[in-house]
Amino acid sequence: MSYEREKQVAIDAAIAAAKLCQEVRREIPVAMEKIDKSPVTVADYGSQALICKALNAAFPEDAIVGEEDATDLRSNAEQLQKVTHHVQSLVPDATPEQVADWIDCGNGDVGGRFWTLDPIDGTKGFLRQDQYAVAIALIEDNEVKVGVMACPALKLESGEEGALFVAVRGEGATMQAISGGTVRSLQVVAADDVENMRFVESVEASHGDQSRQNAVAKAVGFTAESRRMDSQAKYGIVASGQAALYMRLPSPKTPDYRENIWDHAAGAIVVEEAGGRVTDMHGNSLPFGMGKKMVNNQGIVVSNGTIHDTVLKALQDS
Ligand SMILES: Nc1ncnc2c1ncn2[C@@H]1O[C@H](COP(=O)(O)O)[C@@H](OP(=O)(O)O)[C@H]1O
Ligand SMILES: [Mg+2]
Ligand SMILES: [Mg+2]
Ligand SMILES: [Mg+2]
Repeated sequence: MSYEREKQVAIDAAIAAAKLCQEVRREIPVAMEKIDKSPVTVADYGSQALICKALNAAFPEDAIVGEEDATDLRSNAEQLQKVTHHVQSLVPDATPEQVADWIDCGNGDVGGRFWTLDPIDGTKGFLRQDQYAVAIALIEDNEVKVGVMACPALKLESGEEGALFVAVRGEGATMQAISGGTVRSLQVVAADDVENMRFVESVEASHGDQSRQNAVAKAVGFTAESRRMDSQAKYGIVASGQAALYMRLPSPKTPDYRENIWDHAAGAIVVEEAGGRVTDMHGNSLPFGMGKKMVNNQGIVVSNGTIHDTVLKALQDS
């Protein structure tokens, strides 16, 4: 089956959401706190509103599973007004009630075919003026079929800021500037490309196990320091051959943490379609259609493919 329309709707939604996020970012965003103490901003809410509105209009039958919901916003008129103000730069006649309803379109359930979205992945990076990603993925029969990832703060080779990664199952992965222009097809690091045998990991030490990640990298023969970067932009770095490995091992401080599907779905298909491999730390494939959290999986290993088994082995021994 062709996913041409799904791909185009997701691209347009991601670009609109990225515009809203960049507008908020220029004004130095402030964080609100969610029940789990993690940060959220008006841009996370605005981005989810725009994406859900677009997906729901184009594919009314499809469920949407998004990270955010509007419960807190509905009881905070001032913040809801701020979110609405930003949404209005792209949808001029949007009302606060509509904005809250669009956000809550993301409260759908995982099923046979559904969308998952992370309106801002790497909110902590966004707040630091570092990297973040707007991530949208279509899941069908447990597998990601389409993935679109906008990384508005990521520099391209040309020096321009703002990268858009797109992948469709069986059709390869591409990268282009968010502003448009040449579409480049992506290829992971080749086995003999010693210079790019680097690895990426999170900036946030609490989102992984940096000491174990570094020990494993050393064991597989990496000599360069890791590149630390927020968000699923790390998948983009592996897909575009700028690093051969991304490791995300369970933090010893949060051993019961389980990964959310929206934190990985879009990035994973981009890397796979660029020729790479994505598994949990035990080598199992990631079950994107079973639930919002991947309860039976821990740790994420993303590689160019050729080094994957060596990394899994080194992990077992570590
Ligand atoms: N203890 C933990 N271990 C692993 N990931 C965590 C975590 N606590 C939060 N996260 C996730 O880490 C994501 C950011 O990833 P990264 O560290 O690669 O930038 C967050 O996404 P959001 O920013 O969308 O909430 C959040 O879902
Ligand atoms: Mg979050
Ligand atoms: Mg996220
Ligand atoms: Mg998020």
